[in-house]
Amino acid sequence: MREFVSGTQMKQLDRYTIQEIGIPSLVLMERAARSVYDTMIKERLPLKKVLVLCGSGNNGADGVALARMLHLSNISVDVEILGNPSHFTTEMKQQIEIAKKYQVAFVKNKSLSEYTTIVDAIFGVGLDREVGGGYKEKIKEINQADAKVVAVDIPSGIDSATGKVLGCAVCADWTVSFAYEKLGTVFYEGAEYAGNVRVADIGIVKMPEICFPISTYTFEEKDLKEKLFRRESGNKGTFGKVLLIAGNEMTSGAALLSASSALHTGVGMVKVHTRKENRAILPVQLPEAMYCFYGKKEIKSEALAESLEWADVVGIGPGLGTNKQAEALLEFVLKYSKRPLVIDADGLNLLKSKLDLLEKYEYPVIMTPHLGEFSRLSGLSIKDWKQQPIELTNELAHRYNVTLVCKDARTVIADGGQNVYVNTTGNSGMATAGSGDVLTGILLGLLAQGYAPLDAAVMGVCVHGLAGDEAAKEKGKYAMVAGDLITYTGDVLKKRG
Ligand SMILES: NC(=O)C1=CN([C@@H]2O[C@H](COP(=O)(O)OP(=O)(O)OC[C@H]3O[C@@H](n4cnc5c(N)ncnc54)[C@H](OP(=O)(O)O)[C@@H]3O)[C@@H](O)[C@H]2O)[C@@H](O)CC1
Ligand SMILES: [K+]
Repeated sequence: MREFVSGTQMKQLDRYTIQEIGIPSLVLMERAARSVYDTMIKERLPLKKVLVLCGSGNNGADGVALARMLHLSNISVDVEILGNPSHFTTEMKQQIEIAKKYQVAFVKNKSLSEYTTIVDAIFGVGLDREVGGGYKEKIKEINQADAKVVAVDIPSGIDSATGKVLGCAVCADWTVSFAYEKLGTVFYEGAEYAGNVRVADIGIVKMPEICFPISTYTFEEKDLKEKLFRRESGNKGTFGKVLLIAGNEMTSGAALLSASSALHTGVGMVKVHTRKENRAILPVQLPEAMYCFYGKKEIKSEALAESLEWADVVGIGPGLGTNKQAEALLEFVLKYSKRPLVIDADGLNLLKSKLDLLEKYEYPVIMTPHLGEFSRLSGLSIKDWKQQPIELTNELAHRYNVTLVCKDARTVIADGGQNVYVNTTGNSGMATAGSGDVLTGILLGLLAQGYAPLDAAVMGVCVHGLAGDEAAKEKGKYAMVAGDLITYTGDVLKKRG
């Protein structure tokens, strides 16, 4: 599992390492500069003529130290300082003094066309406002130049906590991040601006976790390999029974995708409660599932109660609609189910008037809102979420005592505890109808096989993304559809299981 930090957290770690542990700031800086140098050599960047652009803070000081290293390796390098000298940090002043003694060349406003590689050491985690004026002009020039671009710690202009572009930002080919990858290059737009990201160990200590109220991780392919477990001796009862309440008269597709996806995730049995109108189509399309059909004005409470008792986990929402009947189904489930529950799509849209029942529900709940649904549930705007994705997801999860899978290009998963997860698998081809229904099925499948709710959520989102990546490889991001995600879910589990 990789851990990410915000700029504020990184500054705390820097301060702790320097002040409490006693590693001098210049020692950390030397290692930081060396790691950028190593990347430039290892990745064979064109080093015929290098320009290092520096701001007035310690990111700029890293840049000056790097320029000295390049110069001492006989690489032709110029340094341009953009920052105001009256704002130079102590380290910046020291680095300039050292570099001058080694006769490193300092230049002003030279055309960028003569450089083969440009190093962006303008702003690091100290960026605290919109970029404007001369900085903005210079960043635009960098982005138009033909040279390769290497960003020191984080591309200048990217908010280190959210990935937002603050006015304008450097578009890098490589970013060398110190100690931890910053959340700003995990979330979009920063993830696109960072290019290839390398994380370098520069000797920052891992502070005891209690110092951060929230720690942020990503769950990756190798973690999946460690976590996935399937008993060879099991029978269909061992691998769990899923009850899915889904599909309205015109939306059998959503029910089909969720049910099929649960079966392809390795669950033992799936039963679908759905409208009578789907009787002609669903059993033909998915004979492996069992079915219970209800008419227009009924919810078949007796059969539903029996199914709730039979199941190990319950899912409600995909294609369910938001009419009175759907509302009655949700109410019945929240009142009488005694099983872990996944609520998705229309289930979430109906939840606003059932929050009292949700609060009383004594069993684990996973909710999978996209940002619009998150906004309706929380009363916050999508813009609010984008400003504080980690904190707000965790807060809502805590408020309702649920595991929340907040779906976006970078899905955030939280259960109100100390660890929050940001998913880094998947791609834009997954922004297609039915993709969420498939995720619901995967989550139900994993929950039914006995994984704890937060584990099932982080594993499920990771599997869903990996299936999307395989689908994109085989079919392409334009052509792939939700059904492909189901096919490739099987492949993903086969390879990593
Ligand atoms: N020893 C250490 O701590 C280590 C730190 N390390 C490195 O230091 C970096 C952090 O350094 P930092 O804290 O000095 O902040 P940094 O990113 O250089 O920016 C601050 C400067 O930018 C300016 N500024 C900000 N926003 C602006 C805007 N919109 N428009 C214009 N100006 C703006 C701000 O100006 P001011 O507010 O003073 O006007 C100030 O001058 C970190 O990312 C890593 O690379 C590593 O070497 C490891 C050891
Ligand atoms: K930078």
